[in-house]
Amino acid sequence: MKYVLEARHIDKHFKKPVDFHVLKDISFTVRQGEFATVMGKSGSGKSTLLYILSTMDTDYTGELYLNGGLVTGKSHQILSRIRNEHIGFVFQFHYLLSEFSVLENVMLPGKKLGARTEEQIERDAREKLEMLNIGYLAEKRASRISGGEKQRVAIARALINNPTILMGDEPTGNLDSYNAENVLQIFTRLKEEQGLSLLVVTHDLDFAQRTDRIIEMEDGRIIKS
Ligand SMILES: Nc1ncnc2c1ncn2[C@@H]1O[C@H](COP(=O)(O)OP(=O)(O)OP(=O)(O)O)[C@@H](O)[C@H]1O
Repeated sequence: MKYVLEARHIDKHFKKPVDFHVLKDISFTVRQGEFATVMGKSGSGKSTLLYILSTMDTDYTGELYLNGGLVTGKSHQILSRIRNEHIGFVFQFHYLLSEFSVLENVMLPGKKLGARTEEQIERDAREKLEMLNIGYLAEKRASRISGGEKQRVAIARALINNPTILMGDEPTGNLDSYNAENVLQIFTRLKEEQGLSLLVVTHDLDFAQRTDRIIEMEDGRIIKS
């Protein structure tokens, strides 16, 4: 069985202003092609966990494996490369650079990876936009498109380096029901057609119920998965 992500006994304390045990012995796996959601009350530790799983926070105990390789303890430089190569990230807010075109926004993480020529990255970026039915937006300025379109552009940007796992922190939290449905359908298609793995934090039960699996958190623990 190939695990794209494996968390083993992840534990974390926030030490200031007082000691707070935010994550307690978190262990779970995500298989290739699996679409999993993380749910739980506000403050249960979902974002803190996702921050660790996406390798951005290194202040924890336990082990994290991505694509079978141990990630815990690696240098910031190596983690940055692992993130660029393996993880796509979609947030509640799109974080597009408003003065840049849609195409330039999607190309940026490709340039950071440095594995393809600029022409290849542009071709790939246009292909991702086409795949999400927004090829016609390529030359538009990111500030001039709608909220739903921005989130689809953010998804295209997250896919530009062909990640093995797409992580989302409330990716539909800022969208109306039409655009939220659209994002869910895109994620489902990416899983079915490309075998992409997805791990998405959401408050939306309807959304979560239409994925493969709900990982439920309470008070820093996984209580159901
Ligand atoms: N830097 C920090 N220092 C101390 N406590 C923190 C810090 N960041 C978060 N916390 C606390 O850790 C707990 C978990 O926060 P986290 O953001 O992971 O929860 P969440 O489940 O994602 O919540 P929400 O659904 O509201 O986004 C909360 O009680 C929060 O107040």
